[in-house]
Amino acid sequence: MRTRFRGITRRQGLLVQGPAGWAEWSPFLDYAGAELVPWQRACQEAAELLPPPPVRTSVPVNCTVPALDPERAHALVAASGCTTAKVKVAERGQTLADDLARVEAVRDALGRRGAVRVDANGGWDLDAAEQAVGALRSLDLEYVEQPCASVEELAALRRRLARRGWDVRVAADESIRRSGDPERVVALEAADVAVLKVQPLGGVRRCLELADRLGLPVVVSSALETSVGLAAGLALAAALPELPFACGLDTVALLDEDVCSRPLRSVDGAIAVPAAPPVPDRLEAVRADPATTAAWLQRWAGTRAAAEEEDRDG
Ligand SMILES: O=C(O)CCC(=O)C1=CC=C[C@@H](O)[C@@H]1C(=O)O
Ligand SMILES: [Mg+2]
Repeated sequence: MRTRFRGITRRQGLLVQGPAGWAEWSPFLDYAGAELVPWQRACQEAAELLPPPPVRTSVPVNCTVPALDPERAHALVAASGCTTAKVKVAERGQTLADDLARVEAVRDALGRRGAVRVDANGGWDLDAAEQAVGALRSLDLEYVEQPCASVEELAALRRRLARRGWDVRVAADESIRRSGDPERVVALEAADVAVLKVQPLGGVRRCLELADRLGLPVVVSSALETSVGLAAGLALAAALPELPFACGLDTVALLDEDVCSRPLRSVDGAIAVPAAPPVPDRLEAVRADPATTAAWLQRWAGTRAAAEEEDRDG
């Protein structure tokens, strides 16, 4: 990683070649057991099946701003070419004043017409979230992503914001990809926007079905993949019937290296949907050491066994 993000400084993953092309399996190292199964199903789908038909040829994207100091955040956004920025907030060890300074810098870099969203990764409790939205809303937020950890808290926050007459949308990310029951977000009226990530949700087709069931506006976001994995996110964004917001797919920018010599990066705030799955022509440059490779192959085999067990049990 160029900058520490999600506590990660080094991104690892496994690439698989199948009849439809190359596919990526890159669950974060803090995922284990049954939680790895959808990531593997997504990888197998991409290796075996070509993406569903696209309805657009390019996907508008946001730039992603880690919990940087204001100067670096400003420079990153100014250099990105994007008119939407997603800013990490509620980082452990930082204060609301740090968040405010960073979001102010981002707003300054984008100008009044740009869109700014923030992502707290569930880092606030209900009162802290209300206080933060109160402080940040004058900077005109497009939405606040996963302000609190639980679906109940998201729902309660939405009610509080409505009572105050604060017009800030709530987006659900972890409540959809890690809760095991994405539809509770709709049942409890906990979000205005659904963030969908292809790997943790089991593949492009499963995400299309989920988007249909949820009936909320969808933002497709990456799981910090290489260009190979990112192609699946782009395929989902390209196939959704409606795409009202920019997607969080310009994340190859966060990586120091990619497996492809022609990375899937944005130009003027959008990424062109590739006509064919990307081919990793830089594998030798980024190959892991033998011990890391062996650990990943073992992880893959263990997950296969867990998936087969799931299939047997229906
Ligand atoms: O949405 C984006 O702009 C980029 C992707 C992104 O922020 C994330 C990717 C993977 C893990 C997460 O911690 C993080 C997120 O919470 O959305
Ligand atoms: Mg998020």
